[in-house]
Amino acid sequence: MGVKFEHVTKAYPGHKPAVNELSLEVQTGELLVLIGPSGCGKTTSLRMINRLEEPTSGTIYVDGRDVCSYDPIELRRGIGYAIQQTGLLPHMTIEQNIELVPRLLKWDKKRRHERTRELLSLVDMDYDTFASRYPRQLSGGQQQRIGVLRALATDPPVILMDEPFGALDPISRESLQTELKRLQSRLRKTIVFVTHDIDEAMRLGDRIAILQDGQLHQIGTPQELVQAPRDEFVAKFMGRLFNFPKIQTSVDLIGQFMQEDTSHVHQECSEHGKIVKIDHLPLWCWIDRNGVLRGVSSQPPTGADQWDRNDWTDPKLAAVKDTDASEVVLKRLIEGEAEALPVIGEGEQFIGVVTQRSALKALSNVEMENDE
Ligand SMILES: Nc1ncnc2c1ncn2[C@@H]1O[C@H](COP(=O)(O)OP(=O)(O)OP(=O)(O)O)[C@@H](O)[C@H]1O
Repeated sequence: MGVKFEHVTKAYPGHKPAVNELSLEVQTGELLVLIGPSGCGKTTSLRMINRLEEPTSGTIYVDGRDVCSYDPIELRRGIGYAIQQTGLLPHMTIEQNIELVPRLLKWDKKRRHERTRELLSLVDMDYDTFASRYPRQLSGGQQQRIGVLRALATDPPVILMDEPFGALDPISRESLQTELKRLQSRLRKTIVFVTHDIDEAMRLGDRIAILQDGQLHQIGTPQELVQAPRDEFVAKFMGRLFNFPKIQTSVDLIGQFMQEDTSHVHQECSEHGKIVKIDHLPLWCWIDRNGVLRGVSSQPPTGADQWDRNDWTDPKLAAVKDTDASEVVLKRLIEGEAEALPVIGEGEQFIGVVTQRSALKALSNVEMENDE
């Protein structure tokens, strides 16, 4: 169930086109982020998919079929829609809000109830605690979760999300992004996600489409956009990484983007030490009783003997040293060797991790030599 735009234009009378000859394809099971400056046509593009807006010309296909050939109400029932304002109805309980579309589809009570329970458990919200509350009795982050669950309620194959986490503080925002990523790795929906925030785009997008003045400026995976921005406009969006190889970074940059203490213990043993899982990342580190990093893995260690050396990558290959030149570390991260690398200090002691995200963030704050 993919989505395809073919030469789509939306022009409001008396204005220059909000969307101009847009052609792009969202693959089935892909999360595509639309990003670009305010007014570039992101929301309008999204709202044309479920016919909240009609194109002036061109065609949009959902599952290979022109959206204009669907009855709009029927079309919208098959497409989840989550927005920043959540759209939760204040006089309805959380359960009633989640059940809105299932009710319209005339699901019986038992099926609706089971689905609501299942959905709440997906985001670790206890049914008995939350189902009977009203939206105002939830935090902003919890309300956003319900907004997303409502979009998932009838298990639609396509979901549209318009800055669903836009109003949240950075911490709730990050935890919802992590949750969405986790859900998406299981559910593999076709998602079109609008955001202003490049960090969010990098984190969530399988691909990112950058719009400017209603037109598609560049589309690609986060890595492609970082490595080969079409021009400075794209480079700016990607954290000012234009001409990346020529960047002269300060020697202690690694100190700026290394994260410490973001792990929790996965397993401990008096003889071998401990295995820690780095939070929010597919990264497990084996640290011995003296604090020395012994092994690195991108899979959760399982099996009878988790301390078997063969199951681990040697830190010489899969870690960086705190004395390594920061350009080298950045290059390894940005070229996609790994989403994160452990950092070892003197005596091969584990001291933290560097991540793609933290590297990009640090870089976007660095004054570049060739910036004039
Ligand atoms: N109903 C309307 N009548 C006239 N112009 C409109 C209408 N709706 C949107 N526009 C214009 O179309 C352009 C694109 O708007 P749109 O909301 O799609 O942009 P956006 O990229 O989502 O912006 P933002 O990031 O600020 O939400 C803007 O210039 C906007 O002013």
